[in-house]
Amino acid sequence: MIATESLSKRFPRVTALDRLSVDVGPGVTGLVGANGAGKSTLIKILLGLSPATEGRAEVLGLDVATDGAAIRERVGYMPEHDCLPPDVSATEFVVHMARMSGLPATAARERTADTLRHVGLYEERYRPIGGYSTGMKQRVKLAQALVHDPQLVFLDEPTNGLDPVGRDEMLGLIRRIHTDFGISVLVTSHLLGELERTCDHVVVVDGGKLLRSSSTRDFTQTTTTLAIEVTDTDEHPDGTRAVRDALHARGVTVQDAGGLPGAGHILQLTAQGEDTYDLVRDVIADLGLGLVRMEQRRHQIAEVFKDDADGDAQRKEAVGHGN
Ligand SMILES: Nc1ncnc2c1ncn2[C@@H]1O[C@H](COP(=O)(O)OP(=O)(O)OP(=O)(O)O)[C@@H](O)[C@H]1O
Repeated sequence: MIATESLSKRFPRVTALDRLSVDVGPGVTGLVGANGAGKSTLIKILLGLSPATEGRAEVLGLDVATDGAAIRERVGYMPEHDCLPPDVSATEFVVHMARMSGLPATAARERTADTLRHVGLYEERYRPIGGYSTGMKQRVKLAQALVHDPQLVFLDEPTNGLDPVGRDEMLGLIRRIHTDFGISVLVTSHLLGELERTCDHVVVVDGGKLLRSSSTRDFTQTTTTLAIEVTDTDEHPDGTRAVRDALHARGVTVQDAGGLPGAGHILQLTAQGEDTYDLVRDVIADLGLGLVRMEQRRHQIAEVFKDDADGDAQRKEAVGHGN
């Protein structure tokens, strides 16, 4: 779908992309990086809207340097920033974008109705966009990216400004773009955890450089770490602590799952085979506590990213010490 080779973009004061070589196949791919990592710059180059300083890139087999118009015919784009006219309705705006993409009037109206329904805009679609919530505006931006039935869409920070429920809904919509319509997706985010659930593949960029590109499954392989969560009781108002103490007494080292959601109630330990499961079960039963969950932990993308970043920092430090 996308291939870049030593792609660089230098502005007078900053290198936004630094010899980036990456291949992206069909499916849903996350492009992850902190603000300023170079994600939007990459998308603009891939759409043929901004020339690279060095290197080359292809989208759907087309060269971004020479075939920009052909790429934009086949690729939808949802920009990061608010770019919607406030005084027209979603229907008027999306029909206009469909017509701009070359659809005849009737097809443009039909596709607009279908697409707005798909993104979850119903009666509101006849009201001026200026009165919409952030979530509704994001849906209009998504609809205009899909209306001409592209093969691929670039979604730049589609969850920006949304509350947790709005984020979940948007991530669900993104997943369905691929499963329902077979359209491949490149979606950017600065939140790694978000893309874990949505993407088949994740590309991590940092300071314009490629940090990692691999399937989500590779990022989130199961570990030998067990995560345990228990209830509290009147006798043991801090059930987590009671289990930790009881396991310690049996010579098992337990860690708190610092940094994870709800971490205060989760214990982690390294499984040494089936015996560990039995021991944990017995300890919890003896204490009379309820077991909420006991599961093998998977790596989270954020941890892999952190490991890579730590490794990078250590490498930099090592280089620094060597000098
Ligand atoms: N037109 C421009 N002129 C000068 N510098 C630019 C320009 N566009 C981007 N940059 C710089 O290039 C770097 C990468 O920006 P880019 O917008 O691609 O990052 P990003 O990963 O998309 O982050 P964000 O989500 O904050 O937009 C930043 O340091 C940015 O300030």
